Amino acid sequence: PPLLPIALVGEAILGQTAIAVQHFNAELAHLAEQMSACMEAAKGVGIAAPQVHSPLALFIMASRPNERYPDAPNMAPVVVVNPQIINVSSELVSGEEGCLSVPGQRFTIQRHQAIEVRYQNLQGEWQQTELTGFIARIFQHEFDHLQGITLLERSL
Ligand SMILES: O=C(CSC(=O)[C@H](Cc1ccccc1)CC(F)(F)F)c1ccccc1
Ligand SMILES: [Zn+2]
Repeated sequence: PPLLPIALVGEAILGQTAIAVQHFNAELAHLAEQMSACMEAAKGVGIAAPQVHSPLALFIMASRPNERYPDAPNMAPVVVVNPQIINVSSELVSGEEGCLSVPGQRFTIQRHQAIEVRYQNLQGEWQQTELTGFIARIFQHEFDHLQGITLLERSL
């Protein structure tokens, strides 16, 4: 099956607040699968539903060592639904980020070093956990997408 087209910065969907997911059904699981395929094909470490023109509060985050973050953990893709950021560390760290919606560009972005988050999985079960470092960075990047915020608004 073809990959979903990726919205580019400037498209309206990327500036909108995402809609809470209500129905944890096969359709949602299928969307998550398609998003994962897009992320893998683009060699990304995350992707948010608005980036594939879906207005839902859903993203995928993964992690693997890469030239910018050689000590990043290897993490299987995690589907994050209806995320909340409950607490943030006062410590901020600057780091390089890219975005599939801003192809070929890199930005230096400040993020919280650690965050406490809560989200649902594809079965609707609530998870709560603390994230740090590169994974916390990815979560904050994708969470921004669900608030209609892209790197261009955050770039130092
Ligand atoms: O794999 C990428 C490509 S950009 C990427 O994966 C975005 C996620 C991301 C990359 C780097 C930091 C935070 C989030 C994907 C997006 F735009 F859909 F969210 C990468 C870029 C810079 C540093 C490490 C990795
Ligand atoms: Zn992005």
